[in-house]
Amino acid sequence: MSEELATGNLLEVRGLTKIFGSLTACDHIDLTIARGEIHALLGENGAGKSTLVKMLFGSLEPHSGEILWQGQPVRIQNPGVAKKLGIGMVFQHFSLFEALTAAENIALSLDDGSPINQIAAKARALSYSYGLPLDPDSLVGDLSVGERQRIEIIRCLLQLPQLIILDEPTSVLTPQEADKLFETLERLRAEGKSILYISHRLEEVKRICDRATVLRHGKVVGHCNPREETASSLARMMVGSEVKAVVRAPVEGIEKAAPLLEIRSLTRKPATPFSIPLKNIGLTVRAGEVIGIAGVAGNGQGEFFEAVSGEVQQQDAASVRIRGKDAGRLDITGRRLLGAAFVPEERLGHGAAPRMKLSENLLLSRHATDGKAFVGTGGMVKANAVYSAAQRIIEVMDVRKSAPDPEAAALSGGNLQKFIVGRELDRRPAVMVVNQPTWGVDAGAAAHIRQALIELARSGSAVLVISQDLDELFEISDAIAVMHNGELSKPLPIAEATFEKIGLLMGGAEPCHAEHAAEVV
Ligand SMILES: Nc1ncnc2c1ncn2[C@@H]1O[C@H](COP(=O)(O)OP(=O)(O)OP(=O)(O)O)[C@@H](O)[C@H]1O
Repeated sequence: MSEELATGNLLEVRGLTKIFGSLTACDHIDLTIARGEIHALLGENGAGKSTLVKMLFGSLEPHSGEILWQGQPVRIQNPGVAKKLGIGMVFQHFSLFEALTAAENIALSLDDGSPINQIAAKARALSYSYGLPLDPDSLVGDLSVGERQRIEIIRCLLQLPQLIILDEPTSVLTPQEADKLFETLERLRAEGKSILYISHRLEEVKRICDRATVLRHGKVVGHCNPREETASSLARMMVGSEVKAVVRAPVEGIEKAAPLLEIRSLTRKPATPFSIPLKNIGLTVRAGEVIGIAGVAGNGQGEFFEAVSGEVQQQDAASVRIRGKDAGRLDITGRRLLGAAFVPEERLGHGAAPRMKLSENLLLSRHATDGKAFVGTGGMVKANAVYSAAQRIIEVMDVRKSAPDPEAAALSGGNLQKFIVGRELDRRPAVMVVNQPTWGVDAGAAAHIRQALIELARSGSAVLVISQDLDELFEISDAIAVMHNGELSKPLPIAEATFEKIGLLMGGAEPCHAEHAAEVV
């Protein structure tokens, strides 16, 4: 009898180890995945989850250890070998060409010479049959992160894998999109496929996963049935201690506080046929408060962030005002110089240059605002000052890494996010605008970032958070506005907001139908 028949395991990993420099990212990992199970891989940021699955997918070579596929030892030297075996993967950071269509991107990875229209038709049919509708002719550059992920998932499914590895698939999805994905995963499980599922969202792990393996500092520290655990017992297993709850004291008399960020009649024509026009957006964020913006992905949040941050400038200078000054025509540096800080949704490539060290990334984003601290006479960079500032951020945000000043790309996703948010918080900006602050961040670090944003506001700054995570928005916001189809509702004070009201606005209900969305601010 083959070992697979004897054990029922599709995949078995024995003593798998990966070393980066002085860091053992995966330390003698043992793991089994049965056919037809959804197996969660849990662990705090930097625990070694991505490293482990990259070895299973052939993107990283193990230092030592053994992988058995259907009972047979295998060497997975590259992703091509993994795909041939029947292992598919959807990465945390997407690998799509923005200037190509969804179908062209899929064709590149299938590499089987099929005509593009045939691939497009297949992708469309598969996407609809799995409840993840996709327009294969759309340009990737025009799509939201959630829509891009859908391409990755369909591309993976087209290769008919037996094992599908999903690295934090829901961190960029709306609750509705996530529900759809869960239905898809349950269907795949019913078809006998196995899924290795990495997520920091413990409620969803409890909901869909059959078993879980927990990693800490590169080692397996436990296995469990997530359904028999609570979200906090899972978090404790991952982090090794209790996760602190976020505290948000109510603010008093906010209407008298200084308006630090004002957005007036902000209108933007669609830059491409696929982007969302912004329609007459008005919003005031005052000193001391956190305003949250909820919304289904692709309703203009990206376009709004670009317009507010200065990545795209407006004709009307008064459409964005920062600390009382017209900023609509200023670029991102001009707006930073007025005291604003911005954290974009995408951390690699946008929030940080992957091949630059953390200290270089710090200099890149803050050389203008912190010129005195970081640049000396004659334009000489004060390397020591930049290095110590980077180290300070690393320490405050508890960024885990394998070298003192690594390249951004060498950090785990969550740790890079902690660094980017920390880099902006460190300036104590008067206005902070963050798009998806805790995407891919573990429970402990997410609580840390959320608390830091609240404290920044309470110390007198205006904080605007765009997030698809409604729990997060309810935890940190003093008021929540909803972006739908390029329009922004009036912010609803948190005392009056409910999931139902916000959900209705997200679905496009008129504010008066979503229960008098309140005359506030
Ligand atoms: N290419 C690399 N070079 C050097 N160190 C690396 C590299 N890739 C990962 N590491 C380090 O290995 C450790 C494990 O990282 P990994 O990405 O596997 O963590 P993770 O559990 O997936 O975290 P997250 O939840 O944040 O995605 C981290 O300390 C990271 O800095």
